[in-house]
Order: sequence, then structure tokens, then C-alpha cells
Amino acid sequence: MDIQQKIAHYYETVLSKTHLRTLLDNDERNKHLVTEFDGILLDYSHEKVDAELISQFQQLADNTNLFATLKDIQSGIKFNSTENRAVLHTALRTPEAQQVIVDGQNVIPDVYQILNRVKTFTESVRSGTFLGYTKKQLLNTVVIGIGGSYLGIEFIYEALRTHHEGQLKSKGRQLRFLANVDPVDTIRALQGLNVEETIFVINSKTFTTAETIMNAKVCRNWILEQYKLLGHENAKEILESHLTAVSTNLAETGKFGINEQRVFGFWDWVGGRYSVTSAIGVLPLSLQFGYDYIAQVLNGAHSIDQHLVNEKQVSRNLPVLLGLLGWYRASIQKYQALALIPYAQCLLRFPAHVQQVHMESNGKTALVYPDKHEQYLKSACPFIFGEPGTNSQHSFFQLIHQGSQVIPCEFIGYAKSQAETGASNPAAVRDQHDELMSNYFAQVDALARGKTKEEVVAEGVKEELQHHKVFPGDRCSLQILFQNEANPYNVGQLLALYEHRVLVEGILWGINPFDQWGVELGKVLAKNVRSVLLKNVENHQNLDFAGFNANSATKNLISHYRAFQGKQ
Ligand SMILES: O=P(O)(O)OC[C@H]1O[C@](O)(CO)[C@@H](O)[C@@H]1O
Repeated sequence: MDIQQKIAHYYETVLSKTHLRTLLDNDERNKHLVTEFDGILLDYSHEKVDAELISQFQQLADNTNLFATLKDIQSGIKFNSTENRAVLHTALRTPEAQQVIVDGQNVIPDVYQILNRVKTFTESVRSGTFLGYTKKQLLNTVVIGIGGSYLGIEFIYEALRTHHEGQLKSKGRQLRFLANVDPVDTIRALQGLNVEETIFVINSKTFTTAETIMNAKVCRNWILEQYKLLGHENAKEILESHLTAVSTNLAETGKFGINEQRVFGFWDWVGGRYSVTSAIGVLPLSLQFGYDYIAQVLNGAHSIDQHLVNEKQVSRNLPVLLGLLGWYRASIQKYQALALIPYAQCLLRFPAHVQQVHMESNGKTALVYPDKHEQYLKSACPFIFGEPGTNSQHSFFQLIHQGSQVIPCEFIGYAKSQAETGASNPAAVRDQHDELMSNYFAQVDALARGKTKEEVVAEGVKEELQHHKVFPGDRCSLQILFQNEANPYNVGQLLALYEHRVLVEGILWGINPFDQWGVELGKVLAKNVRSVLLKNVENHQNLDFAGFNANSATKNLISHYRAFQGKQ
């Protein structure tokens, strides 16, 4: 029996037959299922685990050479085998004095060359040294980008915009996002902005993503139209004052009309969804908050990068534990979903960010080393969703408590509210924060313990309602608790924690988390549909589908779309 089979056997014969209520009655067990690192507590006592299972997790990590692999990845091996690339987002936050060698070259000087340019440029914008075309200060930033070139930045922006220091640093400034190719998103992103005070950051690793390039063109037109209304028509100089880009495709950014001084590069060894600590995130976030403040995000992430490879006891390694538990829930317990519940309004975009990082990375089943019998995994990445608590309690928690399937939850909370620093009545804020966190603790317990028929009867509930009021319990969750309020350092830690847990799960499953072939097919088909629509702009009757390879149902649907437009 290999170690994965041993874990499956132990779960089937022991843990699946033991209610969490019983496991939690063991004080000695509970004491050991909690660990702390650098201001973060991870409590996994409400998971279906015990000391025996944790020792099996250790064997699993050792037998799969997990720690050696993690170290090799951070040292620059081409772990992304299907694209022949290194996986080195960790190098983006490595201290300047260290070395990371890729293809015989130390990449750290390149990282700092870009970071220094970002620092100098963003400081010149913030101080008013670099001005817009009409010499007005650039107070607004619009980030154009999608997927990994958008979600992580929005998560960090939202997480920090109510942090006391973050508010001071960003006073008088705005940061907006344009991701969707929907024209309504464009209106929302640009609404009320004064072009003379607005700088655009076009974020695209490839600079070929259809949505981003279209949005960038729409914004370029908007800039020129707005300036025309003001009587200015020097397109080249106007655009050079208002457009910047972050990309690995410097040829295309040049063709787009962006001055190379305002293009910030990165490298193919940074995956799109892992690029928030490259200039993709650091440039716009530094424009909004200042470089030195955002550098703390990099420091926090680096702390977790180090912890990942240095702490070889799985019971003390936060990202490894998260990854092992994720693997266990999906592959052994066979749970197919995961709810991410931050008890922190500032993390409202964290679930959306993790959805992309996790599901675009591990949402696949093709094995890296297939054999004659197996090319595909049977169960892998769960479906991930989430909303801040307490809002989620008044939304989907009914199903989490009494639905037909178990949905493991990950709760994230802070011992201090961002609202406390600088508050006129800090005691009142603490009181409100305690109210919020009371729900965090209560949910954890309710999910695990549930409520038995006997308890319901003892409460004197009418017989016909009794079975409605039973909670099965035995629903697992884990808790992440930060010592401080959400700040740039621990937001960087949180970012890296979830990046690395995805990697650990990917290694255990034997898949490559760093490619995303699954998004390609839709892109190709969208291009084909687009060419049909372009060819038939005015034709609301019989569309010309020559050369369009799709079934009649899809063609009918497209025809209805055009016909509806003809009736408007
Ligand atoms: O930064 P780019 O090249 O525009 O890509 C945007 C996103 O599109 C994807 O390639 C596919 O969704 C992501 O991996 C990436 O983050």
C-alpha cells in the first residue's frame, strides 16, 4: 500500500466514521492542530484530522520529495514542463543581495532594475514631477488588464484602501480597473474622470489578449477625443504623457504608441496569475499608495516564500498544510467545492483572486507523467467561491449547514480591525469588530458540531419541525487568524500563502499548475464568431457563415442575436 492509499484507508476506516464532535472532544488532539508563523495562526482542529493523519501527511511529503521540489522550483528549474519555463514569482520578492539563476544567469539584478524604475517613475508621478500633457498632476490611474493582470491587483487595492496608512498615502488619488470587454465596464471605469489628470496602465503579459487590447484601443480613442474637445491634437505627445504598459512583449507595446521609458517589462518565468508582485501589480499599486508602502507587500510574500521551503515539519508549515488539506479534502474526502470566507470586508475581492489563481492553475486533470494506464486524474481542484462574512451567512450558509453535500470552508479573520487606528472612538470599533468575529467563531463550531435530534427535542421543538431543525454537523473548516489588522505586509503573506498552497496541491496531484490550455479553445472560437459578426454588420436576416465551423444550433443563436438587433 503506498502512502496515498494508506491515507485513504485510514480515512475510510477511522476518520470518516468519527464525527468531528467526537474528535473535538479530545483536548490533547486540539492542542496540536494549531500552528503559528510570523503573526499568522492556522487552526486546523476543525478538519477531519488527528495526530496519526498528520504523521501520514509528513510521510506523503517526504515520499513525494515535496520539500526538495519546492526548493528546486525556487532555484529556477523549468518546473512548467509543458511550456519549458521556470516558475519564479518568488524571485520577484527575493532580497537584492541574493541570487537566482535561470539559464546560467542571475535574474535578481533584472528584477531590481525594473523595481527601481517603477519606484522612480511612480514617485515622479505622485510628486508632480511627471505631469499629464497639459501639465496637470496625474491623480487618477486606470488599470486595463484581465485575469492575472487584474484580479490580484484589485484584491490588494481593496485590502489596503481602508488601512489607516493606506488612506493617508492615497489621499486625493483614485485607482480604477477596466477588465471586461463589455462597453459598460468602460463607461464605469472612465465615468467622471478628467483626462488631463488620468494615467493608464495597460497590463498584459502577452499584449495580445483580445479583451485588453480592445479596451486599450477604446481608452486610447477616449484620451484623444477628450483632448480634442479641449483643443489639443498632438496625438503622439498626448499618448506618451498618459499611457504606460507592463508586458513581456516590448515589440507590441512600442507599436501601440507607448514610449519605451514608460514600459515596464517582466519575464516568461512569471506566470500571469502569479504576476501581481511584478510590475503588473507594483506599478499601479505604487501609483496609488507609494512604492515604499507597496514594497511591504513584497516583504510579506517573501516571508512566506522562505517559510515554505525552510519549515520541513508539515504540521508547522502553513502553505504546505493548506495544500495537504486541500489535496486531502478533494482526493480522499471527495469534496468538490471550497468556500472562502473572509471575516473582513477589505478582503471582498480575495475569493475572486483565489478563484483565478487556484482554478486556472489546478483546474485540469492531465498528468505530467502519464503512464500506460493513467493519463488523467480522477479528482482534483474543487470549485471555489466565497463572500465576506457576515454577508455570506445571510446568503449561502443555509446550504453549507444543511445542504446535501459537505463544502469545506476556510475562514480568514483579523484580531484587530483596520477601522480602529485613527478612530474617534476605538472602543466602539473594537466592540463592532468583536461582533463580527463572534460570527467567525460561532460558524466554525456550528459546522463541526451541528445539532442532534436529541438536542432539538430537549429544546421543546414541536414534533413536526424537529427534523427541519437538525444540523448534521461534521462539516470541516480551517481558520486563519492574523495578529494585526490587514496591512501591506500581511496582505503579501496572504497572497503568497494561497499561491503556494496551489503549488503544493499541484505537486501532490502530479499536474502542472502553470499552464492553462483550457482557456485556449474558447478564445479561438470567439475569434471565429467575431469574424462572422464583422462580415455581417448590417445583415440582420441571413448571416453569411462561410468558413465558420460550428453546429446549426450555435449558428441559429448568432442569427437570433443579429435579428434582435434589427428589431431595435
Ligand atoms: O496578461 P495577459 O497576457 O493579457 O493575460 C491575461 C490572462 O489571460 C490568461 O492567459 C488566460 O485567462 C491568464 O492566464 C492571464 O492572466
